[in-house]
Amino acid sequence: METSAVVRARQVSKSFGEIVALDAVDLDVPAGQVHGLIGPNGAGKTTLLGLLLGLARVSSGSLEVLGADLGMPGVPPAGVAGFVDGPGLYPSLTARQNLAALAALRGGRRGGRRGDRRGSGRHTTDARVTAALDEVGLGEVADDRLRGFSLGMRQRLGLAAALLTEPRLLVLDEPSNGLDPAGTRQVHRVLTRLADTGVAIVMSSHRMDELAALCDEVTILHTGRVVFSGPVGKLAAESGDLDYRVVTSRPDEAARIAAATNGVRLVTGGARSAAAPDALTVHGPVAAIDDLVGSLVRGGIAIRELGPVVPPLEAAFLALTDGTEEGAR
Ligand SMILES: Nc1ncnc2c1ncn2[C@@H]1O[C@H](COP(=O)(O)OP(=O)(O)OP(=O)(O)O)[C@@H](O)[C@H]1O
Repeated sequence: METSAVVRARQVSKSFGEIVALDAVDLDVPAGQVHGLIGPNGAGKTTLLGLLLGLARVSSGSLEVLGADLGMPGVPPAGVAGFVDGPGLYPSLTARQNLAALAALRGGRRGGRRGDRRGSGRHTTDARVTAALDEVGLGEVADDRLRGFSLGMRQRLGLAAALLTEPRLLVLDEPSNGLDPAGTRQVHRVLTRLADTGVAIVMSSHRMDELAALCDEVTILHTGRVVFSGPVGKLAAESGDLDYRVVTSRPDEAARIAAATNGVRLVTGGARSAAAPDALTVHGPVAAIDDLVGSLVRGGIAIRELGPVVPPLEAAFLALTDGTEEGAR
């Protein structure tokens, strides 16, 4: 797998009049990496993806994609494909016709890895379109008009359109938006395969489970600034002390032991809800929770369930972004 830098952003800022959408953002994405962008609404994710796609120009700082400074806005840099705000498609055409039209439009300026080695005849284009539709799971509806497509089907068609260009950098704004679980798995398979062949992928998502499953690294943006960038595992470590839900065979005794355990705070205060009479919520560092588990077991209390109330990745995200999805509005 290649390891060269595909994206290198240094102190990139982007303003729209008075609004600072991106503020001194650094970003490094090597070949073969899936890089997730997360952040509350308005954090600057789409703006950054748009810069990578060449839709706008940076206000200051430097942005290199595939070793070249981005040139004129409006033209996707060679080797880059993707979309923001949903793919641009023609509703009156079928899925196959949409891709064929895009392939014809792109014609000679295919910027991908093997573009110049491909044939340009009708037969080759048809075969590539069919392969792209099959890969995203739209083979069976290839000849249906887009008008009847769901949001998830359109998203998948947008991905197929990007695949046609054989990009070295794929830029996707919430690619799983509107997808059912099977569709999500299919898109994840496609993205994983591409990354395995050295394609760099930068994608935004609001879904922590998706980022954990798919991304090597994530960058968290908050009001245009990077508040975290690094491996997903390192992000989970930023979550600090968590609330844990503990279900035991003897809740009253468990509550008493929890209250007496060093470093553990009983969040429910022993007053358990009628909906979950056996559940307690406790708060503390992992080591203190380990001590609590030891004490419960020694006390002959069965632990039937133990887990964080909010998953660590989500807790880290909330901690880094003021704890609220509304933080950047
Ligand atoms: N073309 C534009 N003109 C003016 N302001 C803009 C423009 N594009 C984005 N902004 C502003 O820049 C900021 C960042 O917006 P952006 O769409 O990049 O956020 P986001 O993280 O993608 O949000 P969301 O999760 O809601 O998609 C917001 O304050 C937004 O209002």
